[in-house]
Amino acid sequence: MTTFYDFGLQHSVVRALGNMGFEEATAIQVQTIPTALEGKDLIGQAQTGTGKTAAFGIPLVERLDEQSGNVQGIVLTPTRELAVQVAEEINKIAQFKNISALPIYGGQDITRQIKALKKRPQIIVATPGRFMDHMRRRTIRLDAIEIVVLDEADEMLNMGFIDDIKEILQEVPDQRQTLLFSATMPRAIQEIAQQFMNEPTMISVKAKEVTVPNIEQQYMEVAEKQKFDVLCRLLDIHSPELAIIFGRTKRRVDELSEALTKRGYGAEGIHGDLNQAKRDSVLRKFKEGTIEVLVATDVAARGLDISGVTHVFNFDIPQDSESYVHRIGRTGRAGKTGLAITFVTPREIDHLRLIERATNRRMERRSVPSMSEALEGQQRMALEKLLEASGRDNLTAYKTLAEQLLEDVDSVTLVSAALKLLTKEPDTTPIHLTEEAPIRVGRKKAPYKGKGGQGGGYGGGGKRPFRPRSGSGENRGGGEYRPRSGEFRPRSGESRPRSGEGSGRSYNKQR
Ligand SMILES: Nc1ncnc2c1ncn2[C@@H]1O[C@H](COP(=O)(O)OP(=O)(O)OP(=O)(O)O)[C@@H](O)[C@H]1O
Ligand SMILES: [Mg+2]
Repeated sequence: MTTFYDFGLQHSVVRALGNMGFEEATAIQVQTIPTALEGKDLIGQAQTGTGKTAAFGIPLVERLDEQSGNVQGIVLTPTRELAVQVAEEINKIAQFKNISALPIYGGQDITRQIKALKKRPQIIVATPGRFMDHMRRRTIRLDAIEIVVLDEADEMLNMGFIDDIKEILQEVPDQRQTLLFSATMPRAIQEIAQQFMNEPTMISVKAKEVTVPNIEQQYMEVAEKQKFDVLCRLLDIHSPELAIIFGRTKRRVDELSEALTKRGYGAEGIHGDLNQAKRDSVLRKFKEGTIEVLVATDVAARGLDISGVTHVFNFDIPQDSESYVHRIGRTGRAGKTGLAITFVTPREIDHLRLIERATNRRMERRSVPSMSEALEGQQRMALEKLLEASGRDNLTAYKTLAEQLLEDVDSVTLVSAALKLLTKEPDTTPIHLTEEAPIRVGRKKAPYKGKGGQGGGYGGGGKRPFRPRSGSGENRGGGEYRPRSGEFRPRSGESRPRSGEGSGRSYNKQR
């Protein structure tokens, strides 16, 4: 067991980690923190939910100079929500130091950001596009930057941020330290590593499987038309504390969240076409438990750390194994257990096998639950509620009433009636969802045309050029939608919020 004292960290940092409830360092932290503290470049790969954020957050906070108000560290993340989350975690680690991290992302008022920058945060956590905006406006000074972190680097490449990242890395001082982290490392990362990193140490936590063992993985063969009823039954049976349901497209997410609401579930959707205020409010409600179901595109697949997510449902099978790994990794984090259930239509079975092969783990086949199982699940919930209330609540005010009732009706009938009232019986309100075409192995997709029909592409604009991807060795369908590969270069001083930033752009993902 390695404690945080063993790294020789400042007392203020160890104390903060203690406050956060971190007692032992995780495997990736044990392996990367000493190297990072020496100022060396490194590539860190470890499974989802195993503490990669602190693996770079701790060295950042430890090494940066609190006496100076210059920006000394930057962290780039693929999505806005992740930027906010990472900045929060770094600020927790820095709670007893005079160091602060500021999240900066597209869709947020730039003048507000400029104001916040004037408070001189030492660390900026940003999505690449917005960081570029500030770089060009010279509202962020780069000359004191000592550490650059690329979190979810592979995803930033998938999303077409490669040119932005290259440009950022070219502009920051050569003497910096570069750290790169993700749960998955496709080959394209090597190019970045070779070009922009200084003899990086490759640290990959040895694990037979890419996924953590504490996520139970199941799949169900379900016809497209039956998916929704099956999903509702599963929600009734499992009564998840919090569940994330991944759908393939934005349209899918909209339709699904609406349909779930119609059937009485507390659900909302999140995807890249929603404005930032909406994205923020949906995520906040989910974290607070105001809604228990988050319906999402892959925009929520990466890095998000929400405690209480007990279930992940792949309503539509993910496009590739990386997406699968990250999606199901939203549960089973920090040693907790979780259940991931993937729906597969009969024609997609081969695709599921490919994912299994890539992750080196079989999903357990489960049969589709029946309506009566769903009812039983809800009855069990009602029973639990009743039992809990009888043990916890002060019932004095009800006892006289109960005694009076029991004079007329027998106790079994009464309790049965109470249970019936408490049971949310399976709802069969008719629902129509637009069908999604199955994913077929070996099929090349037509290039993305940027129409909104499939849920829209980049910020709804859809005018950006399609370029084939260049041999990354990844199975993403042979092409990639690249939003800003040079064609959009605002003059310095020009203000243009990129509404679609961080919203996902692989044409075949269309989040
Ligand atoms: N040493 C530790 N002890 C206890 N909890 C920890 C420790 N390190 C990190 N955590 C917690 O574990 C959770 C997952 O960490 P984190 O989000 O950094 O995972 P990750 O490896 O980046 O996952 P992903 O690949 O999904 O981004 C967080 O809630 C974090 O606060
Ligand atoms: Mg992470």
